Amino acid sequence: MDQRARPYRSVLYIPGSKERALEKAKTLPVDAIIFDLEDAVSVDEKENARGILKDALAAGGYGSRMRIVRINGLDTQWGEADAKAAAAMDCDAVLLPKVESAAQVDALAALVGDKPIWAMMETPRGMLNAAEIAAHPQLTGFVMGTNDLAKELQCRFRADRLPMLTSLSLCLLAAKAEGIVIVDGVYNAFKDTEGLKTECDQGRDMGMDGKTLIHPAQVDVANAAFAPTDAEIDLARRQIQAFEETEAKGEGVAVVDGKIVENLHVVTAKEILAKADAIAALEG
Ligand SMILES: CC(C)(COP(=O)(O)OP(=O)(O)OC[C@H]1O[C@@H](n2cnc3c(N)ncnc32)[C@H](O)[C@@H]1OP(=O)(O)O)[C@@H](O)C(=O)NCCC(=O)NCCSC(=O)C[C@H](O)C(=O)O
Ligand SMILES: [Mg+2]
Repeated sequence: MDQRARPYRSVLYIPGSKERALEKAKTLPVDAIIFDLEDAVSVDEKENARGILKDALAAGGYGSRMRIVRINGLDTQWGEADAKAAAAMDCDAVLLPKVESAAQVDALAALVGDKPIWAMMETPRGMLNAAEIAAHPQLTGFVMGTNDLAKELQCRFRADRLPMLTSLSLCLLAAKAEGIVIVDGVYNAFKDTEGLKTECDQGRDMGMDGKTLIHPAQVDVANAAFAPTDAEIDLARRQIQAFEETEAKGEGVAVVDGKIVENLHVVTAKEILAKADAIAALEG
């Protein structure tokens, strides 16, 4: 499936060393999985996790879920071996943490051949260089790393995420300018469904494609938040129909529910229907 056309509502992290979680993920209705070799894996488990993950991916069973492998940074003692191992794994993309420049993406590209590369956006310098990172020809997705970002910004976690909005917006601008995927950071309090829903809604309203998750209990909330609602689908259909009728009369502006509909709104309406179809195809 074309990477931009597929849904990314729920993107679940799984520690690469946790065999039980690797198995469990095969049963979860997630759109994508990040198999983690970085922060979720202890130093003692790093080498072991690489082998466990390679075998798990080779065994298959992840269906149409997109499989992304997060390696350790290339400035760490594990990064290069992770990258070479990930290049040979049965996965769809390699995710590089703490990316701060296009040159770092180049360095990874030299190790992983033509595998698509995703970037963790989670440092102040990364935010400032988001445009050049997004423009790298092998880069197809951004993942917001809001825990590292909060650490680096020395900001507080707030329900409205005010201290992070500039960073989120810079990455959104860069991602949208290049037409790559962008998924939001994790919500740490994995038992707090209401808080998660609020943060998902905020990310969706800003233009995020989906949310990264840390626990199976978060999946349904993200899937619902990032899917078009029945009302949105109904409105999109009516907008397209009304505009076609208006166009047939030689006019350029229709009115639906008291609001104007022009060609650009029809583009959005068609995107909503395409996303709904893609979700239905994935779930079907
Ligand atoms: C947070 C956890 C440590 C909780 O684990 P646990 O206590 O085992 O949870 P449960 O007992 O409730 O688990 C119930 C079942 O679900 C499975 N499970 C749990 N988590 C996952 C998962 N992530 N993927 C798949 N399956 C999972 C358990 O195995 C149980 O299964 P079963 O027994 O068969 O019923 C744990 O959830 C966890 O480790 N989560 C992932 C943490 C992680 O990946 N962190 C790194 C990413 S966050 C980050 O680094 C972001 C970024 O870089 C930044 O800077 O922000
Ligand atoms: Mg991080």
